[in-house]
Amino acid sequence: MTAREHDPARRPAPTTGGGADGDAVVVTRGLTKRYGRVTAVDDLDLRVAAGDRYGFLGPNGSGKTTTVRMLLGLVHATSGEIEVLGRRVPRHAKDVLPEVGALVEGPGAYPHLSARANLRLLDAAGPARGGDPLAPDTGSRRTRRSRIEAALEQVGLTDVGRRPVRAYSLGMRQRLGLAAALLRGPRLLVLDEPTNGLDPRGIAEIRDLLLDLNRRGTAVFLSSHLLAEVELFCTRVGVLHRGRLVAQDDLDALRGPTGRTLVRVDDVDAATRVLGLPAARTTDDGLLVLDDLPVPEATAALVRGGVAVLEAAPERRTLEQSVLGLTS
Ligand SMILES: Nc1ncnc2c1ncn2[C@@H]1O[C@H](COP(=O)(O)OP(=O)(O)OP(=O)(O)O)[C@@H](O)[C@H]1O
Repeated sequence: MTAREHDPARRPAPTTGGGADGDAVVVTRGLTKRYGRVTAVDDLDLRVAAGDRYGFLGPNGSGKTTTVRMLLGLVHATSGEIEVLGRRVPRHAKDVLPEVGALVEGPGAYPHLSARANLRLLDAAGPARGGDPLAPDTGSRRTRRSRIEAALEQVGLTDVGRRPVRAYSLGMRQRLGLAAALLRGPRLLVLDEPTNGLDPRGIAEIRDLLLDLNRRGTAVFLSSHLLAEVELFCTRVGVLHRGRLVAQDDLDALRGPTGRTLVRVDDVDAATRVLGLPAARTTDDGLLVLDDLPVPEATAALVRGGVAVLEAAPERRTLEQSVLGLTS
């Protein structure tokens, strides 16, 4: 990544990776939303390619939810353009949205009904695949039932039986919201804080489910303020700060090298002497930190000096370091 992309005052450089706009599932150009004097989203150029697991990161109030709502045609932009699955939104939202599974802030459900009954209603109310509500392909009763069972199974809600949704934990409601998003086998999932309310095991299960869907071709746009979640799941990251996109790049590029080398040796004192360092500097887990000495040179010098090298790698920034640098 270039230094330019890290400068919050400037627009990120044209995005790399993911190919031409032809295979993009989300593109925005100059997308802006103002609420009175508040600019919630400011001149956003997003690009999400088919196959991406895109993490949309930003602190509270940075404009993530407003952006997600605009992508789904729920909020109208003040200016700028949006394309979802190659079609303009909101103009063609009716055609596009049946192929998009969405989970936005607190899934709505009828509290007195079970998960299954809620999905049945949603399934019956939703448009057919392909966006034509009159098309005869919503399926037979059996098809509908198996679609609902498959969605429940995918999110681990098969066994909740007839219990009403009001008796569910927040995590279970979140799973139900996901099941609703999965109902129609979407090409794109747009998820706003999908692991809200889930415990660590639930978070891992949802991550595995999303990875599996992504492997089978569903692009995932995941908005989150949880860096660890994004770091474990996403391939590309967009970072929002005060409504502006301050970085958009592959995860690996955002976790770029710091320029330092980390080595694990059998004898730190001997290594310090061999390299002529004034003092040993080590990480919490005992790796020796070397400034300005790349891995090949460091390894060669240590081995020449009779020090066994057990591990050697360039140090990389964590996503947290990068994002905090961009948003503070
Ligand atoms: N309907 C609205 N009316 C007025 N201001 C709004 C409205 N919705 C959002 N905002 C403002 O727009 C800005 C961005 O809000 P948004 O909810 O999109 O951020 P966010 O990144 O999703 O935050 P969080 O992580 O807390 O959900 C905030 O300053 C917010 O107060």
